[in-house]
Amino acid sequence: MLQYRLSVFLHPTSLARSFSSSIPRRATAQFRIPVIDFSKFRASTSAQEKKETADEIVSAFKESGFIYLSNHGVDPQQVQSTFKKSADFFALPYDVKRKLAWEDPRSNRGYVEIGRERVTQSADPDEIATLREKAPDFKESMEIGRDWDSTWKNQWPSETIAPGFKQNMLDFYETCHELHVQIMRSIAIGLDLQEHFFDDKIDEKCHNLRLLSYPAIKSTLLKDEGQARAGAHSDYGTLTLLFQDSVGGLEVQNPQTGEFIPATPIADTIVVNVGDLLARWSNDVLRSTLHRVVAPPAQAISETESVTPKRQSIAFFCNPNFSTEVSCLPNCGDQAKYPPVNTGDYIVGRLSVTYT
Ligand SMILES: O=C(O)CCC(=O)C(=O)O
Ligand SMILES: [Fe+2]
Repeated sequence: MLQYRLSVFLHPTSLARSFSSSIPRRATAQFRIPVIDFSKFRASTSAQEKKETADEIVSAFKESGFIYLSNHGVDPQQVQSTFKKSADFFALPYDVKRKLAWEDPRSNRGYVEIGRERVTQSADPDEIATLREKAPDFKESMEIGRDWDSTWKNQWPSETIAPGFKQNMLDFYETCHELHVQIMRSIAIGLDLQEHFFDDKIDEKCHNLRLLSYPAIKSTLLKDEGQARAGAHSDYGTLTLLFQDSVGGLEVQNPQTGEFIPATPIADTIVVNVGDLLARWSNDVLRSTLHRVVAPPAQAISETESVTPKRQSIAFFCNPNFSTEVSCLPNCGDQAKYPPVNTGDYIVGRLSVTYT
């Protein structure tokens, strides 16, 4: 992974502070994706010290719903090898990948070719179908779920075709699950709940590891109305852990102004954002924020044409246990805004309208 290093603690807009001290104050104050150092939280036995980090995380999730997490404890070599195995997988012939095709939202496992998904905020299946036809997301993905499910099986490529792929992804899945537990503990503390409040509600690893590949594309094709690498959407679960390469293109919407702000890659950090179920669990105290992937600065290939470079990212979508009932948490207002919902029903419902 070639990411450029930025020594900033706050990442307010497309321009990091260290790049420019001339950003108007108002512009930077409005919307921030802070870089939060997780090392103390992980190492400390002092409740006070843990609370300081927890408060930082919860206050960022209340404001923007997005943070960059640094010193998160995930070995950079593991991240790098996951990116490499992912790139090798997407480089396989289409005929090989096609045999591993994603088939069912209840399974949510397998290879998704370009054009099959159109992420959007709409809940109307007809509207989504129209959007998908007009402007499908320009990406392919490989979806991996927990491997021991009795009903749904992961669509692994064979060892001969993709040596080490399966073991790498299983190990990475575990690593991300453990980080999810840690961050949820910090959220519990930040919401003045007992530190282990979420533990038994998120221990069945009902997550989804998504390897993403955005192929290089002529920039003109991304300029059409509504067309993006991934359309504006929010995520469905508790938290998303997003690992991105150095290309850029992820943008996050400032809910106050509607403006999309680049979430520029910062080396060795993980972008962590709140999903819809956690927002709902917290009665909207924590914010699930719209985001999208657009073209980063293009490279010219001729006098008249330019090409948007390929991009890779890895999203780990964390969920509560599918049996967990999500209903308004303590300390999140007197009046519940939403009726209780079963996690499995909710996630499968959201997935079934976004795919073709
Ligand atoms: O590729 C990215 O940076 C973001 C992907 C994303 O938001 C998603 O798959 O939900
Ligand atoms: Fe997303």
